[in-house]
Amino acid sequence: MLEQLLAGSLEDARARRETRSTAQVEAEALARPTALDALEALAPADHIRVIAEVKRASPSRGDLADIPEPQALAAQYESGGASVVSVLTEQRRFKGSLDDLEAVRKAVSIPVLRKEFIGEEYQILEARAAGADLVLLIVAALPQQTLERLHEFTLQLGMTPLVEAHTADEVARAVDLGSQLVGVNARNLSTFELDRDLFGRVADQIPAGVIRVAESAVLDVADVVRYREAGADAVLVGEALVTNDPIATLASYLSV
Ligand SMILES: O=C(O)c1ccccc1NCC(=O)[C@H](O)[C@H](O)COP(=O)(O)O
Repeated sequence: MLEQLLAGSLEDARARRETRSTAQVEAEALARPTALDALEALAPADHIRVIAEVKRASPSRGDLADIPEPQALAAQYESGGASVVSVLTEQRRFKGSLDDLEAVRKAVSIPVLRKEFIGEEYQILEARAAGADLVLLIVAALPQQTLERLHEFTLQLGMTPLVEAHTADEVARAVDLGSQLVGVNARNLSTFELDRDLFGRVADQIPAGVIRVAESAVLDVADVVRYREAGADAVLVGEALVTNDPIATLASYLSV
């Protein structure tokens, strides 16, 4: 499944490149104001940080919410205290787009993450050109050399890579990379199975000073408490925020 998702995202990127060349997107990316400092926004605090996701649908859960105005939802996330907004731009299974990302960028002043299956530089340039401050790099989807190359490319653009792992070995690869922002996804992206205890088992592998993000499987405040007690600096939450009142839900998380 992860291979299929990456292949689909790359195919869509290649189709867009037919009408928007790399040089053109690069020029737009470089013309953008400097990216916002995501590491500062997610720095450890006396409450857990929240990366709030704009997520219409997913392969594991089908349709979640229509979200006709992603910018309005993102503005609610910001006023509710989220530290970063994540925008799923994958179009085939998540029903997202770069237009969503651009609309969100215009509506909020906190950092914005492009959540996509990224395998080449063009997609990172697109992210910056649309105003993203962070991109997701999934360890399981990339050979280490490619991961290193894309990590470096992201940093050169002044952006922050969120390096996502799902096993102890993948966490080790993220740490080897020198990543300052490591996400541990409870969801196996190939089988969709959720391993709620994974974060607690691998958190100690992430060195002090590196920001630890627990991703997926937050359905209520008890899940946030569990991640916090296991050492998470931040949680990345999609479904629970798009299917409930985002402001009240965020308030309950931020009390942890
Ligand atoms: O959400 C899925 O079904 C999914 C399937 C395959 C690859 C990625 C997938 N989701 C991306 C994410 O990592 C989540 O959107 C994110 O962590 C938020 O998860 P949740 O709070 O459980 O919606």
